[in-house]
Amino acid sequence: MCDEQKLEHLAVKLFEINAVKFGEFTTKSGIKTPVYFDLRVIVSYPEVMQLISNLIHDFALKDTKCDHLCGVPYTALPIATLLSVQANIPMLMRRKEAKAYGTKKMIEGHYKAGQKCLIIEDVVTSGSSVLETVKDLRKEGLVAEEAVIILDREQGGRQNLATNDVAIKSLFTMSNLINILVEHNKISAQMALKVKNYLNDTKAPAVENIQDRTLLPYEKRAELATNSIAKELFNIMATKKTNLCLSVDLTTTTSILDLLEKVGEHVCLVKTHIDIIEDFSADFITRLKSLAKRFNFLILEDRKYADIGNTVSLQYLKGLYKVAEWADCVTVHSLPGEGILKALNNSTNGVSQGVFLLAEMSSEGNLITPDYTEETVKMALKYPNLMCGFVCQNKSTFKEPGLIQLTPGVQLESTKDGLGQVYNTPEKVMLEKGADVVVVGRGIVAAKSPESQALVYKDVLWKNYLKRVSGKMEL
Ligand SMILES: O=c1ccn([C@@H]2O[C@H](COP(=O)(O)O)[C@@H](O)[C@H]2O)c(=O)[nH]1
Repeated sequence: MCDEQKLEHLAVKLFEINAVKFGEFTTKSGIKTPVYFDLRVIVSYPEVMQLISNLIHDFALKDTKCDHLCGVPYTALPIATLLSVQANIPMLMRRKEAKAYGTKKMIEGHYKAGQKCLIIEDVVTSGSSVLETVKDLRKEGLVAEEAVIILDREQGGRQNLATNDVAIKSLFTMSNLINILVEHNKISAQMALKVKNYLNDTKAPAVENIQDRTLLPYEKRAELATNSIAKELFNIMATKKTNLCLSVDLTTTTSILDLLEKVGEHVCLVKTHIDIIEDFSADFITRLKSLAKRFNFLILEDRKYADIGNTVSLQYLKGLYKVAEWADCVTVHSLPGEGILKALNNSTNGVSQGVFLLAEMSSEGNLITPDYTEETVKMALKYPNLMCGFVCQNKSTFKEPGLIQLTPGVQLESTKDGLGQVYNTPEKVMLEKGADVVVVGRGIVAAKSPESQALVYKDVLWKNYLKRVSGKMEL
């Protein structure tokens, strides 16, 4: 039998075993329907299971490269199992509920972040069941962008999934299943018309958009980072349980070093403006690096380079400060064009270094436009080994989970500073604006007790990070 005949045979079989029924039904999404697909019955018909598995194998797996298969629980599980054995592709199992004890993990099986998982599902109406599985797979850092479905009810699921970057292939659409059943005299032309009218009139509701890097925990994002400094920073955050970056905007070396002695344990990143220091010396750098090692934080020089590539390369490598010798990462404007990134990419001398590109600024009236931000992100994505992430203010600025959103302009109250700086609260930047690492300067540096204030910021930021990754946000 050719594939088309096999499909027709399957359609008829599904009708005969009552897996496709006609009458008055209500779907999981609450929609009334004259046709209902109940694939749970196929476990009683091994030859039908085999037929489905063969068809999916030939139709979808031939030109799909994936590391794992995952059936949407429960109906698609036996099909996914058969396919896994037939195609020799390891399977993953998604739990419906997390275990009450132990790891609480939702995905069972052996996998690594970054691996590709193909989803198998029986029927798609709104796409919400596939999406629940996609969400849990993506939380583990797995790439879940394709699903194979037995029947697409053509009620909006395909579109809902596409908006979440999931493409589906289906053995049948409802229309072609109905046509086959009419041709084989299984249903009347009148019933077929009723179903077609119903399909035209009834669309499933839109589903939530889960394309959200901020739902992934930092340790998973570390595995997805392509720049080694970003990877290290994600891991430091996960281990130290802090995403606080202290901006040490002080002008003497002793004030900076004294402050870091007190707050080093609470921060993941220390941000410097090296050119505001009045008594800069090589010894300061030695002591700064030693604190970074002792307290396990990284150093970001917020130089905001903005010249032609050749000049930036010299500014980075040479001069009084020799930034390349001590800063783990630097900030860079995209304004001069790609040459600035090419220059920095060639200036690292094999040492791990990273760049945060300014895609947005916190200051009132800044001249950055949405187009500039979009082009900045496009430019950055060409340099995956160099890019740590973006200095930006919004979750929608970029979606890559391996990159870091560094957000300045944060204080405990939403205020302004009189010179254009605009502050948002820790809750707002973490839960609404998508910050990963949060920069606080004067909120800590100018406090009566910077040490206790750093702890306050660290705790409120971490509490909100946990809230967003656990999915329990009350927005
Ligand atoms: O858009 C930007 C980019 C960088 N910064 C820098 O962050 C700190 C913020 O200090 P506060 O005292 O917390 O205002 C400062 O070093 C800026 O140069 C920014 O504020 N906005």
